[in-house]
Amino acid sequence: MSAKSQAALTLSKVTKNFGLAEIIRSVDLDIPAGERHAIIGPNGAGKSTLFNLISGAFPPTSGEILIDGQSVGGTPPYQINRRGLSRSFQVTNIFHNMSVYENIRCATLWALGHRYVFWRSIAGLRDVSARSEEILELIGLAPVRNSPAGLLSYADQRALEIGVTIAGGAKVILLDEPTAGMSAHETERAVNLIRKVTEGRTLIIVEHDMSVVFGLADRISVLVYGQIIASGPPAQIRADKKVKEAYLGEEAV
Ligand SMILES: Nc1ncnc2c1ncn2[C@@H]1O[C@H](COP(=O)(O)OP(=O)(O)OP(=O)(O)O)[C@@H](O)[C@H]1O
Repeated sequence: MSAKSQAALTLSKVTKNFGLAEIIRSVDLDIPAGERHAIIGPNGAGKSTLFNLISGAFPPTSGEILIDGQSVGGTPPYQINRRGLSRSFQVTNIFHNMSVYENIRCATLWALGHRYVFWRSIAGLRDVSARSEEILELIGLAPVRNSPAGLLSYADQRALEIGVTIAGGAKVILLDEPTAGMSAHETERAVNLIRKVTEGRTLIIVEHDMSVVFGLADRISVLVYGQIIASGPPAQIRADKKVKEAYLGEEAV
């Protein structure tokens, strides 16, 4: 590794306005490859907007977003996905009438599809099948592979969603509130799954559950009114006076 390894994701003076409202205000963020990074902040701070900017759903008003050192400003989401960034959504984004296996296979086909001309490539189809099986095992849904996704429990649907998100082998994974609406037991299972599937990748997670954030993240950034007021390892964020005042509250930390 070089002395200064390149960030997997860089935001440089990123701003987003909706009309006259400045929602994201000059955000700078450097996330090294392999880091698990959480973005926290009060309701309406701009976390989802930041995700939408990173994944290409909205173009920034100004500033620059780089994946692996290459600018992706104004690039549509599917091309950002091809550059190795994949995101999940707050609401599950799976095909309910398709089986668990078909959901994973579909995501894998999309991801690997650009490397092969499928109808001519046996090797391509073998790759897709092998990769789909691997993901199914990894997310622990092999026993329910033939069930329609719509019949799974909510927690299993979220696990499937994570499987779909990582199916393409993206190096940067964005997860938007992956444990929202889960019981304590389901949350623990989800955290273990996230830890496992993001091993060796870069994770950026937006999450309200502080046990998830502090248990999972190598570093945390705190967004308040569209600005990052603190960024650092969990212990540093826990001790940060500004963070306590602005967001977490004395008892929460
Ligand atoms: N497309 C849009 N047009 C106009 N305003 C928007 C749009 N999207 C978000 N906003 C505004 O931007 C602000 C930040 O919203 P955002 O959803 O990014 O916050 P958040 O931190 O994700 O909140 P939460 O924790 O409640 O999900 C809010 O005031 C919201 O009303």
